[in-house]
Amino acid sequence: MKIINTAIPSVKILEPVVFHDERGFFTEAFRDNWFRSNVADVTFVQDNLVRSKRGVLRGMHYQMEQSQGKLIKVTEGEVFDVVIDLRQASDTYGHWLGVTLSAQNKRQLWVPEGFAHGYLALSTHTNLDYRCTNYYHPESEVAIKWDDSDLAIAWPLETNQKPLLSVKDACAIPFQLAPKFKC
Ligand SMILES: Cc1cn([C@H]2C[C@H](O)[C@@H](COP(=O)(O)OP(=O)(O)O[C@H]3O[C@@H](C)C(=O)[C@@H](O)[C@H]3O)O2)c(=O)[nH]c1=O
Repeated sequence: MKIINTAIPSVKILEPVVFHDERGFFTEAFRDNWFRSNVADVTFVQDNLVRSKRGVLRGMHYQMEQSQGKLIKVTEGEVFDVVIDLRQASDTYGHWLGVTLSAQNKRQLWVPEGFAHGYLALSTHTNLDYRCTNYYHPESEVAIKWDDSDLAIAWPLETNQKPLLSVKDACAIPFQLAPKFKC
């Protein structure tokens, strides 16, 4: 597995080695001991599988309690995956980062605790799966507006394209009003 650094030092792109033969391909998508030694010494406790249509935008989400580190990958289609650094003590506080994850490039994105996360589905059928370091805690969940003007996330939308949002995301709050993490 290759580690690619990003503009936010604790956020990493992982690129697995893929073995192709006449049957198809084989790849080790996750190895606990390698991940703990090379990326982050965490334990994953929940795996989520999500199907989205083209134009679905989920985000920007986080939990104030039971903050979740997330390891994200796409097994069908393509997404533009975005994180926002909400750690007030961080040099990159308030910065966002976008990465294309696809079934083709097999890239995974490691997002530690203290970030908001969201993505735009770019394919007709998109399957994304991610493992989390903490359990779902809807009571402390926060959604920041995907199109917050202070953040100005450059979503790869067509001119006049409106993303398909959940009710929760359509009512999300501005970045300025969102609770942040102290460290
Ligand atoms: C996130 C989650 C949802 N659910 C349920 C609640 C609801 O009925 C249904 C759909 O939930 P949501 O609308 O919150 O799903 P979604 O908008 O996909 O929420 C997710 O968005 C991405 C961007 C993230 O980073 C995740 O942490 C999570 O917030 O699934 C669970 O049972 N467990 C979970 O861990």
